[in-house]
Amino acid sequence: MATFQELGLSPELLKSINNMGFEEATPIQRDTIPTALQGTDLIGQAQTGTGKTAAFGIPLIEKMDTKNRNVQGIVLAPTRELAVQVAEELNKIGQYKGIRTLPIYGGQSIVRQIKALKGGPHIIVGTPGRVIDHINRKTLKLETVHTVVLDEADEMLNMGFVEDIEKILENVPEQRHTMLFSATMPKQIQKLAERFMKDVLIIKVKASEMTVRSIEQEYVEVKERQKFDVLCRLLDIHSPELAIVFGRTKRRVDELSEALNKRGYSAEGIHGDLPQAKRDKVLRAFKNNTIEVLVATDVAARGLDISGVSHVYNFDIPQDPESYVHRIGRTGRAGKTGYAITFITPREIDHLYTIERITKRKIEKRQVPSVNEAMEGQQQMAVEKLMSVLGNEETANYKQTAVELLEEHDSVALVSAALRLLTREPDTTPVNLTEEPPLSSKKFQNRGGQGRFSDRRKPRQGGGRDGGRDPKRSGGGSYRGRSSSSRPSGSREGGRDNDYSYRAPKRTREDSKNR
Ligand SMILES: Nc1ncnc2c1ncn2[C@@H]1O[C@H](COP(=O)(O)OP(=O)(O)OP(=O)(O)O)[C@@H](O)[C@H]1O
Ligand SMILES: [Mg+2]
Repeated sequence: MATFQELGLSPELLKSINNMGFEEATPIQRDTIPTALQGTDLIGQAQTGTGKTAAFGIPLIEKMDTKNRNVQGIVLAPTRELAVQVAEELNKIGQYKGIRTLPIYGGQSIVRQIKALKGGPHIIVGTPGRVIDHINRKTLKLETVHTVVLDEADEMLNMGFVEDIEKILENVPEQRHTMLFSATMPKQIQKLAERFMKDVLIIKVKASEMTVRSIEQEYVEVKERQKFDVLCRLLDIHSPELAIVFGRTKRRVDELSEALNKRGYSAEGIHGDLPQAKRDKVLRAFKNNTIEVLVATDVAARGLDISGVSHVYNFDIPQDPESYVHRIGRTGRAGKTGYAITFITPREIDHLYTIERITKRKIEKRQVPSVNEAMEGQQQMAVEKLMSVLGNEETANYKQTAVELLEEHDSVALVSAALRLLTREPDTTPVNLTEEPPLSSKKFQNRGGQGRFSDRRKPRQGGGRDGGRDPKRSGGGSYRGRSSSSRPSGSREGGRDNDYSYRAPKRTREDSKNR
């Protein structure tokens, strides 16, 4: 561990970092900050939740010239929510130096963004689609940018984004400082990345496993039709503080959140087809603990840092090992513990072995939980509720009644009745859930095929696409038309190459857009 003082930061930054409650630099921060301050191009790779944002954010802010009112730095992120989150963190880091960061992303009023851009932010954090939109409208000029960061770099350089990134980088002077960060960096993507950089230094925080130790990882083998009951039982057993349930498609997410509500859980879904206002509302409610379960597609898999997420449920197996790493990394962050469980249908077991091989970590098998276990879990919760009242709350007004009751009834019978009242008993309300076929590489080839890959060379028609995740283009709607006509409503989100042996996932623009 190193202190931030040892990293040679300015007093303004040390003050902000102190305010943020960071005492020591994390390994990726210790290893990258000094190098980044010298302007060396680098790829930073470290496990999820280990502080990569500040690892690029601190040197980025340190390099900003307060007096210069032009945009000097740009950070690109794959989703709108992540862009907002990164901008928030940069604003905290830059608070005392007076460095202002503006997020720009699709789904938000472009007029408002244009106005905000005129206010002279030093740094922009954007999703690629919206950044290109502003470049095309000439409302964002990047000639004065000297530092570029790609957060979730492997995702950004996937098929769905690479052309956008190329286009954005064409607008930035060649004499620039480029930094790439991610918890995963498949070899092929790394090679591609190096094309955008000069004398690149690769800084990898050494770890025997790709995922952090503090996340307990399990899987459960379960038939497709049993998945939902198993999920409910597990939720009853775990009583998570906050949980994220990942589903494969948008339809899946919609159906799952509805089904969970029917069974009495407070759940909401988030995916790329929802209006931005709804996405914001759901995420806010989740952060405020107004809802306990966030049901999400991979749109929420990367980068999001929400404290209190204690459990991750992969209701559908992720499309590749990278997605697995990022999804489960929404828990167990900043040294906290977490728990992740993956549902595997019998025909998907090989995919699990591949995930284990690539992440170099054994995933323990868990038995299918029984109704009794769920019942016990809920009873335990009831006991905890009772005990917390017993220890902390005034009960004097209830004593007289209690004495009278005890005179007439058996004490065990009385407590049992009280517990029954407090216990949420397993609910079997019928729900509607369309069955999802098992994940197989063959099927992907049949469904996708060459046609979709060849689409990616088509020139952009009008702006408005937001970071490859936004189905609502403000111009050139052909993209959407093609997408909705060629794919069923339950089409896979972010459908990568489903063959797990394939390390550098190929993805079409259309695929990434569909989360
Ligand atoms: N030096 C530090 N000391 C304490 N907490 C820190 C430190 N650096 C970062 N954090 C906190 O750790 C959490 C995770 O950080 P961050 O989101 O940057 O992780 P990440 O490595 O980018 O993860 P991911 O790969 O999921 O994007 C955040 O809440 C952040 O505020
Ligand atoms: Mg991050």
